[in-house]
Amino acid sequence: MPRLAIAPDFPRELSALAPPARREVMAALPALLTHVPVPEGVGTLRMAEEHMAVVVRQGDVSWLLTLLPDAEAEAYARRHAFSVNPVIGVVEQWDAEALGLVEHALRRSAGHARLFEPVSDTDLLSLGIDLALLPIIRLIGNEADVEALEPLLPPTQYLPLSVMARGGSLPEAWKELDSRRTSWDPPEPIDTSDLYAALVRSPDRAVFAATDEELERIVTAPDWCVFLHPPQHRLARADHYEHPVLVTGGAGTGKTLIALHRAAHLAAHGNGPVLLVTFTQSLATDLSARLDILIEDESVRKRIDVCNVDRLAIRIVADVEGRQPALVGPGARSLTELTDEALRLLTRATGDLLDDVLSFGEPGRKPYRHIVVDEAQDVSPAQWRLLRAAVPRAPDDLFVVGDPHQRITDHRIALGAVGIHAVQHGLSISYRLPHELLSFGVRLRGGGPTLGLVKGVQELRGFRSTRHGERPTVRAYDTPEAELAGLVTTIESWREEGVPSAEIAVAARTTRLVKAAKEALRQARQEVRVTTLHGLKGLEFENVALVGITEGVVPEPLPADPGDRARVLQRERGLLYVACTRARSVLYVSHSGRGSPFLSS
Ligand SMILES: Nc1ncnc2c1ncn2[C@@H]1O[C@H](COP(=O)(O)OP(=O)(O)OP(=O)(O)O)[C@@H](O)[C@H]1O
Repeated sequence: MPRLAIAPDFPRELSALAPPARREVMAALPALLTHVPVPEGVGTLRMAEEHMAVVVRQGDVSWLLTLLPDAEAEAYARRHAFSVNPVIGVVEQWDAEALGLVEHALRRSAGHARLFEPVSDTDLLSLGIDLALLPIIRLIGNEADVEALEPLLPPTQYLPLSVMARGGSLPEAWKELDSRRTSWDPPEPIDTSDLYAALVRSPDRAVFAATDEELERIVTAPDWCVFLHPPQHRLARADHYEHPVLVTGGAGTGKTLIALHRAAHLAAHGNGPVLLVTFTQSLATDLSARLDILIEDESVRKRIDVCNVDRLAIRIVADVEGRQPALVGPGARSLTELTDEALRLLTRATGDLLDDVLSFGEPGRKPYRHIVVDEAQDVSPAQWRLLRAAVPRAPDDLFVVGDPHQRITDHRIALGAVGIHAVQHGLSISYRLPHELLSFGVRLRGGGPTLGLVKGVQELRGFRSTRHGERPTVRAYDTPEAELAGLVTTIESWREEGVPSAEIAVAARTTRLVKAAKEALRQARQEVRVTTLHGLKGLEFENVALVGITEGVVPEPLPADPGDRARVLQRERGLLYVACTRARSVLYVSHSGRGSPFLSS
């Protein structure tokens, strides 16, 4: 039986085909589970009248790389080279023809300094550099050459080189490479001729299908459901963790995605009910919808509750008291009181309490066996105590993701202080933000340290992007009216360029400004989401417009007390950073009169 693997480009190209060609490909796919009629090596395979798959075959292993019109497929198969990284064993692919042209250009600049001259071949090879790429790497003159090669090199070839180009040491470069390993196991000897093992180690490049159902799932589900980057795979699919886990990383590094996959993994392979908890109920609704897409098996999906911590507290109290606690009117309790009450109930819980909630979950009577927390930086100390009490102290109890730089509340907490002794793991690559938006956001946030979630501070250092895009636009207007007119023109131009309205968000700091922007857009018949900066938390869009980023509005007026002042400044800076990092492609920021001081920092 062939072992069939699919690369992410294949479903991407398939979904872009016209329906008749798509149907033809879908009909042809299942036969490949039993027979893949291509010779050894890189070749093409007809899938529809005018489309061919590019396939790499080694023995009984076939890897469907992409799906292209005939001529392009032939050219793709001719141009690309493949190998296995000798240090971490992942599969690598590059456009040998394009690299050949670059090599030619670099050769013409012969006589210039060569950046990696002081590094021996042995050292370069110890970083997994492919022998075939060594000649071009020897020609590199400076850091800019390395950056220019990024789109052409496999990430596992580029990453260690970029560390050294920036002055990093050999061990630092090796560490960067090692961070791309898929497994926690100690490094194993790599057989570079074993394509199957390499594909298994490359969950972002290949996923195997053994049945029709698996095949259909791979080619039809959104790619975030199927293809995980190695660090995401390592964190989300680990068999089990002895201690609580804390995953931190900047905006768009995939924390939420990891939380979703971890919750799904625990529901399928864990020891009891799972809670996925986040900051607001609207984010919880979003997570719940994404879990519905991620998990096909209804009985597995049912093992996961999704809510925010306030809702959890309300549910626990309601279960014991037999009715919903009042939040307004006579006898009303605040959310803080309800959180404390829920904690009290959980810590004195006995078998006859919370029967339907508490009756499962071993060891001990706890509502949940596993809790996954998203947006952890904004959870309050009382809420952490509640979460700690809602799950037994056992392996895989708490899996927490967050970013202290995106904190928009005043809570400052080290998890150890509430009895959560977490092992921290960092993520450094933003998959959402192009380089230009990421550096704008980091500059605006101030890359300096902030209090982390474990003891000590956390820095934004080493946070990077893998692609380039447009620089953000910052526009100054004389009056608020002119600013609103500018907003309308901007949104109209985005819509004319074909950006779907669901992929556009407009936000402002105050509800008054939100209302004004809504009204201006309504009059122009532009139906896009308009919300507060807070309302953007955790979301993402193709294009984002922030209006009223004006002195006196952002930050909000500061209190007189120096301590309070510093706290508000931090919080407001975090808020603007969150808002600016929601765009995948285009960010537009405007103000009337003087701009927010954060914009010039
Ligand atoms: N393996 C992947 N496959 C497809 N898309 C991915 C993958 N990993 C990350 N992304 C994309 O990167 C973007 C950021 O992911 P996610 O929202 O999980 O990041 P985050 O760290 O939670 O962001 P933030 O903290 O800014 O809210 C999303 O669009 C997500 O789909």
